[in-house]
Amino acid sequence: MLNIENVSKAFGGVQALYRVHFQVREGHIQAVIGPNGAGKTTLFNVITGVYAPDEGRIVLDGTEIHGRPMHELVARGIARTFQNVELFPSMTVLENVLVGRHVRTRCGLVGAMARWPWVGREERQSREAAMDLLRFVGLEEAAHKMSGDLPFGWQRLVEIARALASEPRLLLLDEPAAGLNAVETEALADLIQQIRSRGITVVLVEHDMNLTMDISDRIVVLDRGRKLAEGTPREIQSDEAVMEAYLGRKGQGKR
Ligand SMILES: Nc1ncnc2c1ncn2[C@@H]1O[C@H](COP(=O)(O)OP(=O)(O)OP(=O)(O)O)[C@@H](O)[C@H]1O
Repeated sequence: MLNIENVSKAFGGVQALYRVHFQVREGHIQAVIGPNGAGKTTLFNVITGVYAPDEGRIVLDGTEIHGRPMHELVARGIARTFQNVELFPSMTVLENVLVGRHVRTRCGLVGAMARWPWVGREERQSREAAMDLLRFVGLEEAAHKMSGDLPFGWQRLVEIARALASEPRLLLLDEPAAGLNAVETEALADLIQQIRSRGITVVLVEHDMNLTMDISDRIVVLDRGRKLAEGTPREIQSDEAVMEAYLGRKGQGKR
């Protein structure tokens, strides 16, 4: 579904990614792991058009997508969440999810302001769809609360619901378990698997090894911008180079 083809990206003298190459298969949960500074977030940022790669290609369903603006990528079925949750704190939970939904409505924001005849019906449908998603992530009760007032773990769920509201085929989750407690992390693991059951392919950057090993179909390991290893969780767990990257340089890997 998604081909990352020899992608490189440097910031000044720092080679954040160097000829990174792998494929994400449709219907998989694909994890990207690696010690701090390995290039994981940079990879997400290149996939989602925040940065253009210095070299290489990102190909979604046979179409080159690198360097395209985010709104075009959303229209093609890509959605993401951020390492630091990025919601509109003074909007309600429901409104935040509706923001993600507007890309799929005929009227969009302009139509909503112009009050074209079909807008009322479409807005109603959007609200229903947004409420369905809040039910799906377990936050129906919080729909009318201000997002900024929610506990951090719930804000993460709102962000996931907002990403799902654009009806993606490919969902990129950047460290979704960061800042969550053990119970919340377990619930998140369930949720990610349910998202996959809905036919959505998931790419996951994550430091929590238990979560990653439990739910991923395949794992790519980055280290200092290069692909170090790739395989199933079992293969990665017994890979010596990976062990060395995590354990051999204490203080750089988080777990
Ligand atoms: N905008 C930027 N400007 C300069 N350097 C950057 C920028 N973004 C990332 N880097 C550098 O690129 C390297 C890779 O960073 P990146 O954030 O992609 O790693 P990461 O694997 O996501 O790390 P972490 O696990 O700590 O989030 C690091 O050395 C980082 O300092």
